[in-house]
Amino acid sequence: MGCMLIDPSQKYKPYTPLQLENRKWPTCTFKKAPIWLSTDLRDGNQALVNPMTADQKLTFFRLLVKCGFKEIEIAYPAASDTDFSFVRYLIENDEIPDDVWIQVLTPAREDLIRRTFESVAGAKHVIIHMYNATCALFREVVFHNSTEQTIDLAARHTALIRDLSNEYAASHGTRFRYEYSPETFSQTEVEFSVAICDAVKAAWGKADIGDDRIIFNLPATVEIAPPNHYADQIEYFCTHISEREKIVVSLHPHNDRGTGIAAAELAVLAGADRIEGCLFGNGERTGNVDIVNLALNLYTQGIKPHLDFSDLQGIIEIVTQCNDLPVHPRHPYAGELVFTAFSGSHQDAIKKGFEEQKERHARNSANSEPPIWSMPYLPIDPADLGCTYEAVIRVNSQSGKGGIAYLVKQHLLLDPPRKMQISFYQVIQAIADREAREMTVDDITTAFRQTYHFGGPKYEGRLALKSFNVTTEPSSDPLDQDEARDERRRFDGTILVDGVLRVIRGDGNGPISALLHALHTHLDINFTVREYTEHTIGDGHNAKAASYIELVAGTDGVKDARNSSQSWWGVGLDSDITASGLRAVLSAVNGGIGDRVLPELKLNLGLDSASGQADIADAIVNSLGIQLPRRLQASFFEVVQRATLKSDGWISHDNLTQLFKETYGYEVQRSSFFELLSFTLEKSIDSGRRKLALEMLVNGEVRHATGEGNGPLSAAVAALHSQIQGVLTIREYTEHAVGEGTEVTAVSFVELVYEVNQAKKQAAWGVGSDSDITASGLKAVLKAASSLDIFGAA
Ligand SMILES: CC(=O)SCCNC(=O)CCNC(=O)[C@H](O)C(C)(C)COP(=O)(O)OP(=O)(O)OC[C@H]1O[C@@H](n2cnc3c(N)ncnc32)[C@H](O)[C@@H]1OP(=O)(O)O
Ligand SMILES: CC(C)C(=O)C(=O)O
Repeated sequence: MGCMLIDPSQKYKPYTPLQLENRKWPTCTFKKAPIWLSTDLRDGNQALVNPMTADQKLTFFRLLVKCGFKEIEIAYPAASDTDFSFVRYLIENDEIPDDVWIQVLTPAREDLIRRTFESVAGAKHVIIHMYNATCALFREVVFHNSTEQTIDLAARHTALIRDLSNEYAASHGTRFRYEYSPETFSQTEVEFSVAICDAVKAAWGKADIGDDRIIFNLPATVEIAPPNHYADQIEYFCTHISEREKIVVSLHPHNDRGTGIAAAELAVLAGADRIEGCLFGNGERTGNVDIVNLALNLYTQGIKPHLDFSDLQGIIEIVTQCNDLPVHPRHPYAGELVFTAFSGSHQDAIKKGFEEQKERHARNSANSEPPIWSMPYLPIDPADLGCTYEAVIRVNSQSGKGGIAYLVKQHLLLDPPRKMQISFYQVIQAIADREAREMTVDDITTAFRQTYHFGGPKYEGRLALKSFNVTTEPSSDPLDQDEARDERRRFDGTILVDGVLRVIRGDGNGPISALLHALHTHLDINFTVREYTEHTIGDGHNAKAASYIELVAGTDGVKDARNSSQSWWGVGLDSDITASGLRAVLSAVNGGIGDRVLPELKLNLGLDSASGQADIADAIVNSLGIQLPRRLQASFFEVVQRATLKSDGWISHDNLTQLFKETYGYEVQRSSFFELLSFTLEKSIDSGRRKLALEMLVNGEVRHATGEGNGPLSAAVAALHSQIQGVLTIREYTEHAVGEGTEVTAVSFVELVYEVNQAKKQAAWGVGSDSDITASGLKAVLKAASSLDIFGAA
């Protein structure tokens, strides 16, 4: 347990502000990026628990080059063999691009300076960086030096560096620049900093303009004052140092007060040209200033930073592997959570922002204007840094409808109306509260699918649309006989109800009210529409209609129903707009009926009650001796339902048998559209394929057709293709024998699918019988084809 003082002034002294007349920096603005120097491999590295290995330093160096750094402090070569060898490795293995200056640090000690020069022998471009601390505390406590001795230490060793650089330039052709750091600059009397730098410049004797400028690096070795004070010091230095044009004023801020970024930015406004720092702010104690942060601050002001952080995630991975230090989740620009909005009002604003920006950018593009980024809560486009928008909006119990709707739109392409968003938000809220955790995109989309039974058979509810037909009928209302006569719609459809296919029929002003009427009539499900909207998704051939419907319980007084507090939303998606709306109705109905028991199918065979699919199939076995394949049973069951709609589900055994024969062309005297007269079948010796020559009646006219296939039926389909447009395929074929001995006949069941011009597929069954099994199969094919709406057959 510490002991914080009641009066800290008894222990800590405030900084002494500079009396700077007419300071200019407060009104300056950013114009261009400073020169960047990465000191990750020196200041960053020296502050690690485990300094980087040679391999890690190499990986990091390559990363810095890739990011675009042109000045990189690679080592303190005299510190260790690892650092020395690393410098040698880069030089000897040609790792340093010609446009990159390497920088090496040395203290003002002759042996260490000489060793430093040995390390860089043969490099093309080198900045020798020498430092000695200059503030009173260091002069007195660490070096025991007067101000004169401190200046002498710096100037003497600068002269040595001048001589050695001349020598190495001559022997190795190296271009040298010189950087001097009055370490602890921000704690040093500013007049003394200027004096020592003037003395160093004189000792160097080679400072000139352009590339020959001497670099004075002015570190906030320890940040002990607010950033405005550092800016004052820099402005003072810039305006008092001699031959300013021959100097690069460099900053080296640390972050002890947490204001390293602010200090660097204000000091740039105050006249600095260059900044030394580390990626993500690694470095001694609280770290060096973060160059990623600084560069992206400029970028978001529209200023080119000359550093490339477009794969920020990849950079983070390398840096964290090398430094063994994590990047904080809330680190500016780089943290895992910085582009994430959990809270509802933020999400809502971002969602609206994206929508508005999309339209604005379309206008900008039309007017040849730049697509300026302007987004609530997001100062930078995450995509610029290689982040996806998915990460932007994340949902937990603090989130609202806007964020959830944003994710539904992103991932399911659906844009539900506001009231439905509110309704779905309550679903997610309940889950988030119950499970006390973040809701992932998967959680949200799955909840959406489950709630609205949306997204294919896996999410089907108790009721699902299988097929339908909507027809238009003139109004029977006698009052409706003028020219504005209303048309009525009839819905005829098959829906799956609790696993049983049921055929229902209803009438209404439109398809939706006709379906609701059918549901009311056949299933005692009574709902009324309160709201309906739709929008398209995609365009051209792939366009789909998304429909959203709100249903309320239907009562006799529709007005009351519309005011009902309880409602159920549904969504439908289909390439056909009518189907989309009908699906939306069933989606909402599924929510509305819950697990309420629905009336059983009213189908009575003979005098029995409640006949099902198996009873109907048994009746056909009894009357005709034939066993229907399973899918034909289901299909015929629908036919029976449709045929008995008017008789309230009642049908006699005889009528049932007749209905079967008529529907599938089985043992009927009447000719069907395609009728088999004769055929010949050959088997090719070479290919083993069958060649079929058909003589048939097509709509009463004798025609001949030939076809080839693997078997007689596929050959028959090929022969039919010469008579029709579109494509026929056999979906199912089975057969069995009826009778015994010489009386035996074959019964064949064929289901054909027909498709023309990518229009909706039709399917139909045909049943044929003959003592010859091939003839039986061919008859079944032609009967099935006769039931299809074949285009171009006549
Ligand atoms: C603020 C900064 O980040 S500055 C850079 C700091 N980085 C490092 O120190 C990492 C590399 N350093 C090292 O490996 C070692 O310190 C070495 C090899 C440079 C020197 O090691 P040693 O000779 O053992 O000295 P030591 O580490 O104890 O350094 C302190 C000595 O250097 C002197 N010294 C410190 N800084 C400087 C300087 N800039 N110029 C000249 N002498 C200096 C001190 O006064 C002290 O001298 P003394 O022994 O006469 O009292
Ligand atoms: C050597 C100097 C520039 C330094 O690292 C510091 O003062 O932090």
